[in-house]
Amino acid sequence: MYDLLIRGGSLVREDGIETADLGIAEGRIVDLAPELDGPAREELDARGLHVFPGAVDIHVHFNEPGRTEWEGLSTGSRALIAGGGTTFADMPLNSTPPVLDRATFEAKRQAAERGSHADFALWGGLTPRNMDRLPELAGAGAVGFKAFMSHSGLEEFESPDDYTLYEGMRLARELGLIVALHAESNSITQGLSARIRSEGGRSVRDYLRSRPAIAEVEAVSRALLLAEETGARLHLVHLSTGRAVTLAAEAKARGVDVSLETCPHYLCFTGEDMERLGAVLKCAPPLRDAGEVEALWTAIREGRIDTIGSDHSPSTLDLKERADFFEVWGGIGGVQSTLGVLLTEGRARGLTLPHIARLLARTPAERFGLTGKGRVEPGFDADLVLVDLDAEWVHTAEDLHTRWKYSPYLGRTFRGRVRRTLLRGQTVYADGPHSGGTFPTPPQGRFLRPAAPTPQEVTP
Ligand SMILES: NC(=O)N[C@H]1NC(=O)NC1=O
Ligand SMILES: [Zn+2]
Repeated sequence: MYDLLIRGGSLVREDGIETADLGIAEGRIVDLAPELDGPAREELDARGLHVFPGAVDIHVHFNEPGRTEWEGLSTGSRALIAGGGTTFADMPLNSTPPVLDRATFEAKRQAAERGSHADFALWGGLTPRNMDRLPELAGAGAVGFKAFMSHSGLEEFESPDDYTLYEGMRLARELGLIVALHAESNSITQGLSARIRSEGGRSVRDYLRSRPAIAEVEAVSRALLLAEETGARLHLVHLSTGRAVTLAAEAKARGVDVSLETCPHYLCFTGEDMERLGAVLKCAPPLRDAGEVEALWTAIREGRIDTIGSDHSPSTLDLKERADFFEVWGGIGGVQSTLGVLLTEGRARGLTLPHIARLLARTPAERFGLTGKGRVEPGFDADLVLVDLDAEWVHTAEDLHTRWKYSPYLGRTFRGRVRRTLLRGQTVYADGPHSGGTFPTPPQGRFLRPAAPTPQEVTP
């Protein structure tokens, strides 16, 4: 007896699209065949819809506890599942206190167990202050350690210098956990900012000038050297330039254990858009030019970029409404739009559906040891997204489930609409005029502890 039988969906599998039934029991996919007999407690007609694995967004800032007014685990996870995600990994900042030891980790875990509508993993921080706490963070179940090579924007989350990063990577390697790096040079970005500000620079263009591509390229190359030397597993978050991608891909080809992430905003917008739209698009690294956007799409198409995370990092409106662009909070609200961007812009550039599923679900799940996540296959959790690929729609503020109803994607036309999201076989989101009311109470999200890397993944 199945708990649920999903009939006739076009399943997005590794080797292509296959129309078949899915039998689900105890939260898992147990059978997959052209026609299943049942019986089942419930049936769902998915004919005409594509069935994707729920997206695994390895890079979000939901900011709870401490800055829940910026986003929050409940609102953030609702937006995630409405956009086709079922798992996220929350960054150790901008929640406050930041996650730097076991106590702060447990506090966030408890908050997420109460409030999250999606399954979740949690990052710990790597800063000069908590090097002695990395083992206890690993013991608590951290998915990895996040560090900023440039200023994080928050005083309480300090950047490691090269020595600290070197020691931190050695320790992370011993603990078997990935180090995720925001790779921009502190020295270059701070130096340029100071000079530009002393000359009176306050505009978007001035901000863009303060964080040139070389700041990313230099930091990425230093991070790769340190990872190569220490044998640490490295994840480069939000890469924004073709040159940084090339350096990282070359390092990977010679055996450095590195994964590459970019974000939808680097694929959709340019510095000129930032000048036009302002605060809603402020981010670091900043947006680049159209040539970089195309270089990133080419790198995705050719398989050099592994994952796409949203880097969802909104704030309250007052922090977005500053005359001095350097003082505007840097962070984009985009957690609900990642699948939409890939289905629209990605497909327009020739990405296949299995490739999109790999970028958003399978690869992040495998890379971060989130066993049972990321694939539409027997044995995997029934974390599924039913999508009407032909539906064309214009994104409005009413669609947003985030705490603040702003997003750079408002007014944009998307092709492909999420009709339903299932988490471990349970419908947690259904599209419709009153979709705000369909989220289950209590929230169903569960904590995920990363599995140890498989032996072949461990660098000798
Ligand atoms: N602290 C924080 O969320 N920073 C993020 N925002 C952004 O635009 N880039 C980041 O790294
Ligand atoms: Zn981030």
